[in-house]
Amino acid sequence: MKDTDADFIINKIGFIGFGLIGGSIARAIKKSRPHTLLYAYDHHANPPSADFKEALSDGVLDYVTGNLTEGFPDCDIIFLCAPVLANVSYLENLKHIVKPSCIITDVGSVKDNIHQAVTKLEMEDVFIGGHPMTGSEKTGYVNSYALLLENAYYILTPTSNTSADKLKILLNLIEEMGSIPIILDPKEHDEITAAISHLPHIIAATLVNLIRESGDISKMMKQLAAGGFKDITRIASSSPQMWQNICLTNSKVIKNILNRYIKKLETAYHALDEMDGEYLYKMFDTAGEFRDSIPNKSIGLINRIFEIYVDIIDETGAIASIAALLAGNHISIKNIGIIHNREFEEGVLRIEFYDEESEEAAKELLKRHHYHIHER
Ligand SMILES: NC(=O)C1=CN([C@@H]2O[C@H](COP(=O)(O)OP(=O)(O)OC[C@H]3O[C@@H](n4cnc5c(N)ncnc54)[C@H](O)[C@@H]3O)[C@@H](O)[C@H]2O)C=CC1
Ligand SMILES: O=C(O)C(=O)Cc1ccc(O)cc1
Repeated sequence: MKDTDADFIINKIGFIGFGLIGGSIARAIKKSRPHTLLYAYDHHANPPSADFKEALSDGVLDYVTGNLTEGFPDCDIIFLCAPVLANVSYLENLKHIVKPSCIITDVGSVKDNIHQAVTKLEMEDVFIGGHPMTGSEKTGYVNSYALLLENAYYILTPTSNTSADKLKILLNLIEEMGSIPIILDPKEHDEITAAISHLPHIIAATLVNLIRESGDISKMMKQLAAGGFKDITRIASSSPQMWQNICLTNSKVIKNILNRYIKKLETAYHALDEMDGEYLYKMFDTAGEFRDSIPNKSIGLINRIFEIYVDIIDETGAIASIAALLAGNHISIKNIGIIHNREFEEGVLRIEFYDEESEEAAKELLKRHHYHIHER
């Protein structure tokens, strides 16, 4: 534990909303501050959900309550980790409960909406907006893990009344989790995330629905859609409630960027109509060049997947040998399975890891053991 003011002050932290992100933050905090008490509010307290029972037995949470007046009044920090509209709905209640020194922060993917509510409720001195730029299409405490926050950018959006002390406490805590804090204005945040996260989620969902609704041929399309199509539409498997809430709260900004995107599609349509080979070539060429210049190493808003593809011989125990080799070298596997598609005619083993370090270590190790890795 680092010797900072923040260590001294933070005795108790509360969570409202305890799924993938709340659970991952709690796990990271419990790791670096085992003595800080972690409380969570269960909005379905009767009967308590399995996730909360598991978090208590894991030792990640110390207390779960169905009543915000229990434990939350003396929380030093409260994380709002529910879908964005639900987060906003708790502010008014919390205003009458929390102590003045409390920091209420959220993890929501939209920032202007909650800041507007905070201003209306005159809660600018207790609230600091937050958004960890990491996550996945998975939901729930069961999929949470402390490393999710590691090396991820974590945006903070202080208000005009945020004190330097409160900001420092939250910055320290975020750094302790292994994240990299960045301070942004809420509107600026929403512009950026609309383009690089909200629009891509809409594109992925509509593209998948296009295939789903393609009549008789959609069955065959589905069968052949492994590989590239599945890669670029992974995020279509994200939580529908979470994305509905994001779209409803950032609709104006998303509409602007969606409009620009529709124009791009129309131009592509026109180029096809006109058989404009020069335009089509340039479209793919400029996009490829720009995409290749996006850094590979850092974690972005849409998560990089740390995966490798390894040729294996089709015999019993082939997967087990690789799994044992990795485990024996302390490399944790997130997911493992055989892929059959046109790209890999013979069938290939796909192994997914939690971080880049494990991916690189696994590549080295398997190459040393004469496995063939597909460079992609
Ligand atoms: N999933 C992701 O990759 C990321 C999500 N976020 C933001 O984090 C927040 C949480 O998302 P996840 O943890 O991914 O979702 P999740 O679905 O895993 O967890 C959300 C939790 O909130 C609870 N919840 C729903 N309505 C509630 C209510 N009215 N009161 C209290 N709890 C309620 C659910 O039971 C669930 O346990 C969202 O605001 C989202 O925009 C931010 C960064 C990444
Ligand atoms: O699955 C992915 O890669 C994501 O896009 C995760 C994600 C979802 C919402 C956010 O606000 C930030 C990150």
